[in-house]
Amino acid sequence: MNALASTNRNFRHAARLLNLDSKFEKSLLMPYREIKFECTIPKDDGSLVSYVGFRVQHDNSRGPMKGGIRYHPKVEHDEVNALAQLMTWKTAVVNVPYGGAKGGIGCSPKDFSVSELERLTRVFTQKIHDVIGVNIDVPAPDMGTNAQTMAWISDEYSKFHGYSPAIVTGKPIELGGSLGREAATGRGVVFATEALLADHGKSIKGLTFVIQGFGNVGSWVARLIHERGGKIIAVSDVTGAVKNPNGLDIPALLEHKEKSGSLSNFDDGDMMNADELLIHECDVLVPCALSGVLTRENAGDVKAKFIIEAANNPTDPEADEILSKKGVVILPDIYANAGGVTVSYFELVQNNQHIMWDEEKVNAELKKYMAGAFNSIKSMCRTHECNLRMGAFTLGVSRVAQCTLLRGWGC
Ligand SMILES: NC(=O)C1=CN([C@@H]2O[C@H](COP(=O)(O)OP(=O)(O)OC[C@H]3O[C@@H](n4cnc5c(N)ncnc54)[C@H](O)[C@@H]3O)[C@@H](O)[C@H]2O)C=CC1
Ligand SMILES: O=C(O)CCC(=O)C(=O)O
Repeated sequence: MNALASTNRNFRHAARLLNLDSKFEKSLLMPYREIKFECTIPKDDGSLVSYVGFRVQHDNSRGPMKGGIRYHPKVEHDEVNALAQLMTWKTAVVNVPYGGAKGGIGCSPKDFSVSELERLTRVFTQKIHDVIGVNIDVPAPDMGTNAQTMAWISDEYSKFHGYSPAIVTGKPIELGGSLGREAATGRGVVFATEALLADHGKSIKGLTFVIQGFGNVGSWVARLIHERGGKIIAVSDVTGAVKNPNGLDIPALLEHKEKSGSLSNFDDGDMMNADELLIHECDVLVPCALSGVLTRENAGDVKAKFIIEAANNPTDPEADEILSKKGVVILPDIYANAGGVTVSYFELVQNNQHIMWDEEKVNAELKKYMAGAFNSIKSMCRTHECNLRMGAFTLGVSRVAQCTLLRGWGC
């Protein structure tokens, strides 16, 4: 199912549980502003290439809009809209004072040199500089972008508006980034997993995990689960998938990936068919890559007992239904991966106060936010007799609805 149709469906289900008026429901769903533009740059050989860029600002009732910038060939209008909307509910679930936005360019970053990537990012920034701002919309990294991308955005934006490090989060530490932001999404996923497992009388130690995606989020999830004694028996990325029934040596796999750029030819594991990864026998499945990977075609074959949605929107609603009927417990994206935006908020707090927290404080605060949100979601589950996804959606949507009404925007 299309990402936007799937996100809208979840929102509407939550709106029904909350008994929202239908006109009000429609206005909460409608994005605040969508922009689509062309980004043209000269390649290193002098030839011109053009890509389509997007920034969708979904909602600002709870504060400036917030969300990542994605560079990926699949970036298109509906997906960016869906991701922007998910940011609105996510910031509300963890109760940070921000709204929701998302942006990106439909391109393949691995096909560019560093200087081409810099030119593309600067052109992208020129196209959005007049609609973002520290009190309007603050971008951050997502798939295919990183701290360096944020440094270029901040530098280009500063040419128009004066030195503005707080125009982005997830920037390099040297330029005002927060300690712990790079690991924050993965660390938040692990705190969320611990909260869920504790609720089921279990812990990470001794359970088997399968992880799809080994980039920023996936590699941090793997590292932290490994440190806690979880057994990671299969991992994949765009280069392939590797398994070891006795548990992969994650530090060695990280080193191998760093050196070779690929998961292939890892001595301590066997390559496997990447399509089979999601249906591999395990206790906990953690998708950390693309949207829409769990579908009605593969959901029936999933063997995991828990799914932790570290990626945004990895589960189609049809798959959600099939998995729920099988008794699989799904920890939804708008909670599970909210550690990144939570530490982005901490980064802005530090920027505003011109101070730097130590990493211990960042991680301890993150743990508090993730634990608090889990308890609030469970409370919504009890009130509305619903699963964790609807617990998170009703929590996020009700907080946004309340601020919308308080600000006098209700219809
Ligand atoms: N970076 C952040 O702070 C946050 C990221 N997320 C979400 O987490 C997910 C991953 O993001 P990042 O780790 O930042 O991106 P990344 O670009 O650092 O890594 C993406 C990973 O996915 C892999 N991948 C791509 N296509 C694949 C495929 N077909 N099969 C298996 N693996 C594939 C890549 O090889 C790479 O390992 C995305 O859904 C993103 O929206 C969510 C919240 C915050
Ligand atoms: O850190 C942020 O502002 C946003 C991170 C993000 O894009 C996400 O949570 O999906």
